[in-house]
Amino acid sequence: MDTRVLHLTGAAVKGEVDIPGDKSISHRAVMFGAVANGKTTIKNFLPGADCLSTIACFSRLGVRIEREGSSVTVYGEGFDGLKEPSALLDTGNSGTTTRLMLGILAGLPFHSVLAGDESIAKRPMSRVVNPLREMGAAIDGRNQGEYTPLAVRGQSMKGIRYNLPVASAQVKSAILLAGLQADGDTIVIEPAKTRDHTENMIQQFGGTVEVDGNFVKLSGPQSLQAADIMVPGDISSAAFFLAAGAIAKKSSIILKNVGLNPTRTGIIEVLKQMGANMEIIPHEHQTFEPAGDIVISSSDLKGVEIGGDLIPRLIDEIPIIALLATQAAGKTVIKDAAELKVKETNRINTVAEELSKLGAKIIPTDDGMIIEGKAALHGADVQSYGDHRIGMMLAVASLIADGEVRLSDAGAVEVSYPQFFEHLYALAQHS
Ligand SMILES: O=C(O)C1=C[C@@H](OP(=O)(O)O)[C@@H](O)[C@H](O)C1
Ligand SMILES: C=C(OP(=O)(O)O)C(=O)O
Repeated sequence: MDTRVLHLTGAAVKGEVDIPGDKSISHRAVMFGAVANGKTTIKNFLPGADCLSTIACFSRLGVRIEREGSSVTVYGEGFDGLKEPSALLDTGNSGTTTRLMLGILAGLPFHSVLAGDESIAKRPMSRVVNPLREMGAAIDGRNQGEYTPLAVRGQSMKGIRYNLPVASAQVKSAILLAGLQADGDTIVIEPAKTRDHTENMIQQFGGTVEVDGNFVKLSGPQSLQAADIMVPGDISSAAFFLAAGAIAKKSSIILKNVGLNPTRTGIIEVLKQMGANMEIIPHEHQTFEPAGDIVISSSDLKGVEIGGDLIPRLIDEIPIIALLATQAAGKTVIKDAAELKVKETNRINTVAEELSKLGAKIIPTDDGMIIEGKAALHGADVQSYGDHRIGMMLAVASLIADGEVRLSDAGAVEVSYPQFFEHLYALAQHS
């Protein structure tokens, strides 16, 4: 396993960083391009392992896709253009690929099998399989369809009115993607607003969707037309450098081109509440997916309480928020975040265990964690457990830990931020 020895103790982070493309939007741009009619171009696509899994799956379904770095062209021929794959669709480490593809495959007239890595094999799929079955899907898998490998025998689908039991953009998106192929209305009601990139994409690809707060409705079937998509930088990737800028001494960084979709900006609200020195400069020309630059510098942070509807708006940022909290004055309480248990790892446990090895005081709870502030962190052997966000959080911790942080399975960062270490080393300056 690849271990990285990080010796960045006391480094200041300074300079500018171009935040790579948004993972959620990159996945969706390929998926929509594949089921639309015509030539879709995608700029600033994230060439992370997860999004490459999405490209590989659609190539296997017969869609012509060309990629040169972060520029991707997808030659879609509508939902009908997808062909029965002659081999397994490998979704790698990507929950988004696995779940959203189920929504697409459920209505297509052929057989396909989806499976990913060891982490994917443990992640719950019935949350998607159950509503899709209600729409008419024939999906089978381990434990009645809870776990991969999942076999899909495409069926004609009908619309559904569905109250989401968990606030999950992946479940909402899978249902909407199935709804685009189904007869009649598909309505999804969310318990709390989750990222709305799928709703935005439907409109960018010439489809129609009605959104009213937590209520989303579309009428099927719809045919989509190719689009030119510009992917903004990923705020979930930016979050690691926002934290680095706030907690490292004598630091100031500019994060360029960060996506600022309000369904994703929970981290900004938390940083403001914590008292971070931060300025947001929105780009002049905004599209469906707003973006801007963010300037952040060393900050005296204070602890916060995080829960409720804010959670889905920062769900992937909780590991790095936990690190921020270790440096804040006072206690931070994170609750209503039981979903963390079913991510790439159980992130409540991995955050608490790995940060504790560095000297943090964290109590894991059933639905979050309680973090004591002003902890003096020190070097130690830590692990990502194959979870990209845990790996990046621990690498950022090395800026303030006294001594070497030896991070094993550091390569996990490839999943969402292949240039992460390059960017970290470029910004970190030893004084
Ligand atoms: O729809 C998406 O692109 C995502 C939704 C979230 O998952 P859930 O829908 O499981 O909450 C998030 O954690 C994941 O990184 C990406
Ligand atoms: C949970 C994540 O992704 P996914 O569900 O797509 O594996 C993530 O990127 O933190």
